[in-house]
Amino acid sequence: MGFEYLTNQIIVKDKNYEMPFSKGILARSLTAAGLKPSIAYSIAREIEEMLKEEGVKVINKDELRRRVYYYLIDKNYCHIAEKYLLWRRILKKHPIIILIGGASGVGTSTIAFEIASRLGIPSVIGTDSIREVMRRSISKDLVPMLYESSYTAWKAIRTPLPENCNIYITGFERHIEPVLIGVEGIIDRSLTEGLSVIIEGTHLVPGFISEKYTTMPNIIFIVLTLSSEEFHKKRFSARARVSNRPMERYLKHFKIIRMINNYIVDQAKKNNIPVVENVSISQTVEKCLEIITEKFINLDDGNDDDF
Ligand SMILES: Nc1ncnc2c1ncn2[C@@H]1O[C@H](COP(=O)(O)OP(=O)(O)O)[C@@H](O)[C@H]1O
Ligand SMILES: O=C(O)[C@@H](COP(=O)(O)O)OP(=O)(O)O
Repeated sequence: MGFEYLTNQIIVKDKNYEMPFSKGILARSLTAAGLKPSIAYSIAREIEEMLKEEGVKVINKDELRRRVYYYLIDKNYCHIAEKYLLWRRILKKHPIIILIGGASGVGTSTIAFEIASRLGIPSVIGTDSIREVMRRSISKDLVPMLYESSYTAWKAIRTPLPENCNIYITGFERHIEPVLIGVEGIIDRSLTEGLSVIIEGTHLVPGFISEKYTTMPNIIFIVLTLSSEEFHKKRFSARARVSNRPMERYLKHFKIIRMINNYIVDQAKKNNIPVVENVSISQTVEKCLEIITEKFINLDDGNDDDF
């Protein structure tokens, strides 16, 4: 028995599933195309009302896409309509992989989830989870840095370092290397499966991920930063309010976290990876979507008949 027997809502059907029409889901994909969230939501509501007035009970996803496109054109949102369709076409035909790096607390997970929600990408993986998996497969004796945090990894260094070598950054580099093996494994798997994914976290450092990946047309790498130390500090207290991560730990190591932030930004500049200031969530997401769209526009074959 399908949803149509259980609800008076319009049912949206795809090849493999069906679900009730959601104004929220439609509004999010419209914001990804550049509409303000409030306008996106009213347009989603207008489209739902229009379909209801026409007596539509079930609509196929391609048909819905076509209806949304022409509705936007009708309302003079031609540029948004093109971008909306562009994203639907890209995501339908290509798995895309978005890597969002940045020092602890700059907001990689917050921004990754926002982008995923707007683009309809079902999977966001944090590098701290990948690190947890790697810890189960590599012994502490072999790579003690892996068992530390990014900003305490230096404590596990046992061999003498050359003079002028920054011990905190060397510790960080040794900490991220094994995690990147897991990251590359996930990228390979996503490409094989044809699934889009966003990977986020402090272990994604430009120059450390093999060029084989960073030069692929369907993989994009963005680094987030916060130039203001004051804002950065406040993020840890904001996070502590909603999670089990005590801000004291991060404030205690704040100088090293800032060093890591500056190092990641330098690496991004050296490797031509875009760096985005994460001050306001909405502006950061918009900027990232702009960078992402510019990169993936080349994947689109421009076949307008394809809804
Ligand atoms: N642009 C922003 N404006 C305000 N708060 C933010 C912003 N980005 C992230 N935050 C908040 O800052 C804290 C740290 O963000 P989080 O995404 O957990 O960082 P990371 O994953 O980089 O360690 C969270 O409480 C989050 O809600
Ligand atoms: O190692 C680190 O810098 C953070 C990374 O996580 P995010 O702060 O980036 O989420 O993990 P921790 O060991 O503090 O739990």
